[in-house]
Amino acid sequence: MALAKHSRRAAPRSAGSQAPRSIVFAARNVAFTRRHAQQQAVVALTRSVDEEVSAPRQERPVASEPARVVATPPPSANGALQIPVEDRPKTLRNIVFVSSEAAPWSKTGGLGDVVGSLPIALAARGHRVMVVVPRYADYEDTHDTGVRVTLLGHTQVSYFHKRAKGVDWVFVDHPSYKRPAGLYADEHGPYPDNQFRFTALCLAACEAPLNLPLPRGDNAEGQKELYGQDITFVANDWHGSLVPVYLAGKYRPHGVYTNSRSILAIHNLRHQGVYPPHSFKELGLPDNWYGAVEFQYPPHQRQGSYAEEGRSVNHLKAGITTADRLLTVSPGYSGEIKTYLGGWGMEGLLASRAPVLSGIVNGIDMEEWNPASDKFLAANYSIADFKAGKAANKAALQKELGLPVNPDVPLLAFIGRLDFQKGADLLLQVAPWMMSQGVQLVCLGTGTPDLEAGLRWLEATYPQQARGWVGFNVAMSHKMTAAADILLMPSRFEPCGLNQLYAMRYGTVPVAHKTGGLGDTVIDFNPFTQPPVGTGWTFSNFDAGGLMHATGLALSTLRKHPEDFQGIQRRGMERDSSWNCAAKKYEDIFEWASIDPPYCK
Ligand SMILES: Nc1ncnc2c1ncn2[C@@H]1O[C@H](COP(=O)(O)OP(=O)(O)O[C@H]2O[C@H](CO)[C@@H](O)[C@H](O)[C@H]2O)[C@@H](O)[C@H]1O
Repeated sequence: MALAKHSRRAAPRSAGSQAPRSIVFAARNVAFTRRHAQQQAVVALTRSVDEEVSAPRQERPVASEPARVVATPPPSANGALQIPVEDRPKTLRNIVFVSSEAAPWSKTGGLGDVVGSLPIALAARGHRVMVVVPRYADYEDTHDTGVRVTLLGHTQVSYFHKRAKGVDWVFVDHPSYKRPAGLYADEHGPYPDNQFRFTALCLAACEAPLNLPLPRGDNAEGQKELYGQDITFVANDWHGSLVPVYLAGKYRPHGVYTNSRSILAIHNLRHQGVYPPHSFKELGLPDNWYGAVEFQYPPHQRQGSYAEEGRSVNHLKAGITTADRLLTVSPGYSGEIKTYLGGWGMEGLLASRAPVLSGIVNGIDMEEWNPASDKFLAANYSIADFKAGKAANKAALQKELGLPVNPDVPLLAFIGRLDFQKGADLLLQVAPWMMSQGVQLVCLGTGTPDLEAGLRWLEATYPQQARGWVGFNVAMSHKMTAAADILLMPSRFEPCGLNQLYAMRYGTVPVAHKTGGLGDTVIDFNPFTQPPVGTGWTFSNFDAGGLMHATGLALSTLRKHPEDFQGIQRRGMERDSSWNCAAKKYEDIFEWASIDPPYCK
């Protein structure tokens, strides 16, 4: 593993002993079945890692061989994907996703992409799937279900609904969700009521299957049915982390949801939802559940006004200690978060739950990210004609951004949040060297003021070679992905990463730090095998030398061995990144969760 040692926010240490007694009993009772599940998990993890590594070896990217076209199931008239009945799972489930984002309605990053597409893939496989997200705006085509529920004894929420692509999209309405600025913060920082907003989301999600009659199938006039109590919840990140706690502490003691299971999907461990200990009384949990949500920071990490003893209410920690199974978005990241360097203080807890911790690489929306039909591109193309198609997009982007239009200049791109995680600071450090190599560099992102200023500096200093677009622009991200020869992803850590998957689908070669999902998905080019293998280049040392070395290899291959470079592009385009592939692995996790009794009874 190659993780850069990072400076930490206050980061907690193990608090396993604080788990409620019921957890300990449950843990003993299920020891056998969990061992069984662990064996399954090991097999599955080995399989998924092997698949990642061996895929390019099985392919034969010889120029004369016809290209393998990744089969995306054609959508039906209503936009839902169709999976043949014989390929569907034997056990069909009622699945409820709980998330703070779902594209296209709300998205600040990859979480929105994932929750906007994985449920569709699961619905296509026959499951009944609901996604519960906040109603941040008056979304078109959604209707008020008329259902009102009172939470915490004082807060009324209502539910809006839209059926699309086989999924029930449910928007929780409360005045606190609609804000003129961002989803989570404005220019003054995170909203002070974020804890309340996402606590209410979790409670509303627990109430939805019990109170919200929804039509089965696409006929809005058809018979309406509740989802009921036999639910597999997929809680995403800290915003959904209280779902497993409520199931165990609030519902099961009253005989509700006794047969439900919860999966906590961790997309980014860095954000944990940390609040003062006195906020516990606002969560509506019985007093004896305080231990499940408290996290006590070690002395050297205590900071802030409520941290004299290092005590805090930590939502993600609460989910980690109570969910039936834990999931991260790549096998590599599932290993890293059990270590000091990648655990952000949760490593002890996560290691203690290693038997139920798995990693599944994200898929991508193969419709939205399809160079053959992408509406943002100057020219559509496929694997059969990618050379000409990419050249046309490159010329169009160079023209649009006011760069010299030259097909022979390597075009490098960076797309992502400008923050500590994505390594834009390393990119800026190496930028002068890159410029000396005679390349063009285009960057797109928003984030911290210093890094945004860095992009402006880059453009001002190298007006003939560099562009730094400060902003969030989906169209531009598609254009850059299609136009670039090389996509740079110098992330310090990366739970999965989607941009490298988009890049490969568009015949753009990733150069990435070998961390988390980047290490799992970008296979290093090796010209010495017959036939050559690899879909890009990675570097293990997170420093300027590492990035320069990998970029240098990519540039010299592009310039001196164009046929090898095209082989790399072709292998990337052939990679099956469809959600159907990942959805099957999610079904395994659901199955293992259902074999074991609830972790917290
Ligand atoms: N300025 C901009 N303009 C337009 N589009 C922009 C943009 N900046 C970012 N994006 C888009 O936002 C998405 C970001 O995807 P990432 O995988 O990098 O996610 P992120 O780090 O937010 O999420 C976390 O969750 C995801 C999903 O699990 C993990 O892949 C990831 O590793 C983890 O950190 C991509 O679709 C990207 O194109």
